[in-house]
Amino acid sequence: MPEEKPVIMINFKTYNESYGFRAHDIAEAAETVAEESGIEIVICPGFMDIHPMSNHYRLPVFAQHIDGISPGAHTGHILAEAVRAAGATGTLINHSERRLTLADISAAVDAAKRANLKTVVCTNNTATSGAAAALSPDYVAIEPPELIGSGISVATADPEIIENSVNAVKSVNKDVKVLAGAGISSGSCVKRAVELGSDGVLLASGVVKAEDPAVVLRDLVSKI
Ligand SMILES: O=C[C@H](O)COP(=O)(O)O
Repeated sequence: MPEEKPVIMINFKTYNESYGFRAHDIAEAAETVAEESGIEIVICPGFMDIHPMSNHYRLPVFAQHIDGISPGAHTGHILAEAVRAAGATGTLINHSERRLTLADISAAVDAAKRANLKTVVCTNNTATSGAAAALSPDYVAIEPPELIGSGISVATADPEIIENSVNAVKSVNKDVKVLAGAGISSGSCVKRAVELGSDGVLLASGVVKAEDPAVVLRDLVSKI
């Protein structure tokens, strides 16, 4: 087990079950389970829900993306400072469903740091995990794209990618934490991911599409 308790990050993505009133249901369940368990649960709602989520819940709220821009004339872009002002304290960058070039990832990490946002750079393989670590984000989140949303856990289907990414990241910068994601849906998946060296998990469908998110969240923290 890592020195600090593992973190659980819930990416709401753009599922029909993830915005408006349903976003409140998920956040309320996450807040209850975080307070019961003492485990940090981070929520990553859609942009429109960052402000209400931040106002209503005592949970860290991260954006799903920011652009590597400075304040100014950039129509249609997501500004790190605006995300911070809406109440977010961190952001995902380079999710497999929102891929960026290395130059864009670097600019987004810089923009996030400038705005005092924590950074989670998502990666799709061990080599990109090492490259991402060189940018010194707070977290690298390794997620094999073929397992995302599959219900098949990376922790059991591809444990090597977690171990190899942890080694790649730590050999570049030992202060960067590693999250594992794709198909995570149970406490056993979380336990296994942590045994493989990760500092927590990033998941979406297992919670967002659950009939009762609280049931899944309680299971997720049950073996930590
Ligand atoms: O950001 C979350 C990941 O893409 C994992 O998604 P999933 O838990 O639905 O497999």
